[in-house]
Amino acid sequence: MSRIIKTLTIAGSDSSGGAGIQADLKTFEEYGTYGFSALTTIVTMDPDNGWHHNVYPIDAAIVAEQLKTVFAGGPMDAMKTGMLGSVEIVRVTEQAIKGNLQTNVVIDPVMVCKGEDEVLNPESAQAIRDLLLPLAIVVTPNLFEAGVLSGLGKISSIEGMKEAARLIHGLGARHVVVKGGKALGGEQAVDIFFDGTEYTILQTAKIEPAHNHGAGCTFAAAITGGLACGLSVNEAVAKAKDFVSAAIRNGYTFNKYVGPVFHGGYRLEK
Ligand SMILES: Nc1ncnc2c1ncn2[C@@H]1O[C@H](COP(=O)(O)OP(=O)(O)O)[C@@H](O)[C@H]1O
Ligand SMILES: Cc1ncc(COP(=O)(O)O)c(C=O)c1O
Repeated sequence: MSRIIKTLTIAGSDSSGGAGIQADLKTFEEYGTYGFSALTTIVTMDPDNGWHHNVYPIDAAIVAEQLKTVFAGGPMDAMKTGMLGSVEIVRVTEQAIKGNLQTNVVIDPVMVCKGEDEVLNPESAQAIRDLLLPLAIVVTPNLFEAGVLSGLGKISSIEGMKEAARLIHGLGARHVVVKGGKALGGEQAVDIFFDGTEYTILQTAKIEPAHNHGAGCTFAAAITGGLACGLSVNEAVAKAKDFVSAAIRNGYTFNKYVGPVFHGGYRLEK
């Protein structure tokens, strides 16, 4: 057997299976890599209360213990972060990345769940900006997160996305993908990729119905899988866009509140 390719997610649990650590591990598997995980939060969604999300962060010391286990065999080929849940967990994540000389770090700066419109925890958003962006080979904010990280607030145009990407690059991330997704009006699902010099527009026709619960996590996990397999950043991002589009096309209606992606969609379409 050829060498095992190791990927890691530091993220929350979405018991409904579409997003979070579940999305990441399924995506890592689709890329033929061996997934590791450190759980940061547990998220539940309440069908008796309009699918309201409750977020339960895990003690940061337990996250640190999980990371000690994870890195006991050396660094990963690539890793990502998702929902981190508290400033202490952001710090533990920063220390694990630095202490283990981990490269190929993809930061998905999760601040909101789809359908919920408040920043989960403003202090952790600031900690992600200050402590994790400087370690990122790629950061993947959605429109809302790009507004918070860049300080621009509400973004509603391609020009605004480009400006945010430039500002976020200035915070230390080596490459930035600002995801327009369904939050940007129009017929196309447009993302802006910025490498510090050039902007590349990644776009596909918007898929309807938009079974996109977990799309952001899946996209970042696919970039991570691509990097772990030796793709360049440009190649990994382009393939991830195809991967997530296929995942949305093959998504399904779980209940009246949510339609998750299917992480195996890319394989089905091949
Ligand atoms: N309805 C859709 N059709 C096609 N692509 C979509 C759709 N919704 C989201 N995407 C794409 O899925 C990826 C994740 O974006 P988004 O859903 O905005 O992220 P997040 O889950 O972090 O809010 C992006 O590449 C985005 O353009
Ligand atoms: C644990 C967890 N991480 C991340 C997310 C964000 O999901 P998405 O990829 O749809 O933005 C969610 C949303 O429910 C979640 O529960």
